[in-house]
Amino acid sequence: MKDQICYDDYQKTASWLLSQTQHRPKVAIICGSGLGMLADALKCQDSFPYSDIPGFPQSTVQGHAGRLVFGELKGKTCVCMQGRFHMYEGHSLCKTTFPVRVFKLLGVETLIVTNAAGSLADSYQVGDIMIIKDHINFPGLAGLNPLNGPNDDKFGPRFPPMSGVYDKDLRKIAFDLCKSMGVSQFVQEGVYCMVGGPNFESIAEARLLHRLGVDAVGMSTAPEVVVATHCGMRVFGLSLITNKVVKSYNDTESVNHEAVLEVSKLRSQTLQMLVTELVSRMDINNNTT
Ligand SMILES: O=P(O)(O)O[C@H]1O[C@H](CO)[C@@H](O)[C@H]1O
Ligand code: HPA
Repeated sequence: MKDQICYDDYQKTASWLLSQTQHRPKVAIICGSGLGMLADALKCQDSFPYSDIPGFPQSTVQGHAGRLVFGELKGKTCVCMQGRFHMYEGHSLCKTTFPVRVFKLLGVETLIVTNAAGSLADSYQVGDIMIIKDHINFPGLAGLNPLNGPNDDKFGPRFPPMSGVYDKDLRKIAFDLCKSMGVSQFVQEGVYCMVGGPNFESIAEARLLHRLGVDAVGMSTAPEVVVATHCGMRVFGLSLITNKVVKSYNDTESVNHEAVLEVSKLRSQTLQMLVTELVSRMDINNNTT
């Protein structure tokens, strides 16, 4: 896939998908590492391996199946990415966010992002679910932004605001749902920070992030949210805390991807229920043709 992607490229992929499925999703869900089971709750599925979808990049990371699944969650039509693309895989940022603009052209209005993340906040525990309140896009601050290059006005403005992008109403609904599900004791709300990866943080880097007020760190999500916000989508995000980031030189533990995937499994059912109930409460005009 070439690096410069133009409107026609997104349109071609969207048209192909529309010709292959009757589903017309209003909600898109991006599954984080080990969280692909979120798609299992979809009814009346049509699914497409990324390798079959014209123009789609390919997943290369363990725990990211590489499949696009259309279906219904409690009668609401959704499309779910079982596997996302990361900058460290060697994709350009406009490739990692390619699906988001395709979703826009499919008619998606709300993007739900999920990820596995390490915690910096002292009060967080492994297995906590963090409702994302805001993000720090470290690569973005350093000039690595998926919106770099000529702006396409068909998608959005040259200088999009990024304040208040994680929808307040959806966050409130999610909190209330967690209470009624009896899981609020392990639900947090906080700031996610994207770093480039693929290495996990050094202790000095972890301490820096902690001092900056970061609650959870990962290697994804922010570029997808930037592109979704640019094209006017509503955004909701969840981080599953899969590990505590090592911040002390006395700490002998270290993190690895297998441990991240293990913890993802632990909370998979709760996350699936939360996302399903959240979607069912969304104010969506469902056109099914
Ligand atoms: O952000 P997701 O895709 O959930 O994956 C997270 O898990 C991987 C590290 O274990 C990294 O890719 C990190 O970003
Ligand atoms: O500790 C982490 N750091 C960065 N990315 C991650 N993804 C899961 N855990 C982590």
